[in-house]
Amino acid sequence: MFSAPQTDEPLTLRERLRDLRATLSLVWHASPAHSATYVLTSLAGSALPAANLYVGKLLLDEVARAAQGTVTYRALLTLLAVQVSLVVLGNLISTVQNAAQQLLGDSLQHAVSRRILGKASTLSVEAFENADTYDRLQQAWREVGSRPLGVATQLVTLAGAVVTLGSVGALLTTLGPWVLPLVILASVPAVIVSNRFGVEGYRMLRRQTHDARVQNYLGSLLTSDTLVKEVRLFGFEGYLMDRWRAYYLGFRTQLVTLVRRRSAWGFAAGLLSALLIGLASALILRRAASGQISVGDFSVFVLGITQVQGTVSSLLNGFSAIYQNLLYMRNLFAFLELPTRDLDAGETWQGRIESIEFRDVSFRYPLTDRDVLRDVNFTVRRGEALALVGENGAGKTTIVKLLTLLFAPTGGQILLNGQDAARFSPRSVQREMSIIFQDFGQYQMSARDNVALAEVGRLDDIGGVQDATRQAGAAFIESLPQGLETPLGRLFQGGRQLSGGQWQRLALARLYFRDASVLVFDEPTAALDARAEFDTIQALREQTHDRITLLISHRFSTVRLADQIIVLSGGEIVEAGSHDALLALHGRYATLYDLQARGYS
Ligand SMILES: Nc1ncnc2c1ncn2[C@@H]1O[C@H](COP(=O)(O)OP(=O)(O)OP(=O)(O)O)[C@@H](O)[C@H]1O
Repeated sequence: MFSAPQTDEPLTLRERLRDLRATLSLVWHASPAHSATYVLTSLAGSALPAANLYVGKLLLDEVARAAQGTVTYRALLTLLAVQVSLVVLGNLISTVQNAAQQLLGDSLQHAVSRRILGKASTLSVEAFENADTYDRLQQAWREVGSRPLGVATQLVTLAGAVVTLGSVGALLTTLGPWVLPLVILASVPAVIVSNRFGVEGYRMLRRQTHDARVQNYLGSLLTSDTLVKEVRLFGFEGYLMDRWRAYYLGFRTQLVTLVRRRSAWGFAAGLLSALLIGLASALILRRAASGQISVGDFSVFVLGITQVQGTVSSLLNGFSAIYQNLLYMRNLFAFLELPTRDLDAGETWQGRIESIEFRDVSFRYPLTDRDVLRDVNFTVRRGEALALVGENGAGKTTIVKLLTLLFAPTGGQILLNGQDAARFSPRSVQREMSIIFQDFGQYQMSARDNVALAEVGRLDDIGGVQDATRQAGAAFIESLPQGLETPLGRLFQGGRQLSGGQWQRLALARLYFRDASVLVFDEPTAALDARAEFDTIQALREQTHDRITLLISHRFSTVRLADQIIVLSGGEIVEAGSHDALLALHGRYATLYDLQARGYS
């Protein structure tokens, strides 16, 4: 039922480096000042552990010598002062570093979100109907807050770890050449295990993306305010819960397998590491027993082990974290690199649209193998109303998508005033069109916004909004507590919920608000009562005398008002003509009309 999730091909080193460069450039451009502060404070902070170890060692050795009476109190105090200064410096550095990281993270999240939203707003309607693109968009959007900053901080941590390891390692090397290699070796197994399972965990999540989206959707059905009535009445909560849980159980099985394997390997790695540290300690103690190292030296060894282990692990984990974050970034870049349809490409359409002609138009949705429209021919001129009728799935809405240039035909031509529509920029043509879709938007904004969104350049045109609401029979809006400024919908506090019919009238007002030469009504009266339908159609007739009107409706009382009626079946035109001519044909239209007329009587 659902398409397969994205495949995860491994990245080549070149691709990874390219993505790394692109990520760093993204981070840097998000906030150069905070990036620089973060890098400098991180590197400075990385040198502090070695300095602390060294001063601690000096202090311990001096204390030991003091026991023999060769050191003054003053000398000890001086060392203490140095140690305290290091602590204060460390605090200062980490305070600045944290602040810089937080602000950088915020700027970065904003910058990446803007790019994702910017991209999403240039993607074609087609792209949104593709499950793969939609998965990518969702994933990019979900992880925008953590991943890009993750790459940057991990990279800086990596550089810092090199500084720490170099400086602490130099101190440890003074205790014997084998100390550092043994301690480093002891840190490696645990890190390898954690890296390997980190990548596996990421792959698991990625494989689950698609199913997780389905699971989320099922959950959203149970928590939706608009669907609760239907869900309660039909009582399919249990079914939804079962399906939701089935997905969870699938994920759970995969997680259990992963956790079991990771735990077993983790335990083995810990054991190996303890053995190696034990060996290093025994060797140091042998030197201590023969009086070759001081108390201070021993403290460097004991504290140094923890430092080196922590650093090696953050070094190796850093690589794997960067790798994982880069997998995400690839996903983000792949989304940002998706081809977009430049809605402004082509000649700019000027003036009114006087005629629209479909010439042998065929259409097939991307990634499908069936033409949903075949050889569709019709012409409609200014002042005429064309109605499309046909059973569900006949292709009516698809014709609207083509006519409004949301999609391009896969065969044939659409001519506007006799010129090929493909020559013109879709946006410039769309400016001459206004539409009410079957699934029109119910924007959880003010009533005024709901109308004026049709032409955002005229958001303040209160008179225009009032005219449009009156034409659409939506004048009830003005009697709401805050008039046109009343917030609508129940998503946000203080919002006023409207009925289905009221929302539809508002959508009609939106259609009228735009001064367009083509008006498209896709099931405009579905949610309206008979009286409202009559008023709407009256208004429509007044409104449309000098425009092109396209009307999709299952109500013949509406359809019969059109000058030309096209009957579609299975993507083809089977009958066309005026209401009277089609009745006289005694064909499919006449049959459907009779059927509905009988239903009404
Ligand atoms: N995005 C899509 N991808 C693939 N096929 C689609 C898509 N949208 C619609 N279709 C298919 O195209 C055909 C025509 O659909 P269309 O929405 O144009 O029908 P319609 O006549 O408007 O139906 P209704 O009266 O139910 O609104 C249907 O078979 C439908 O399954």
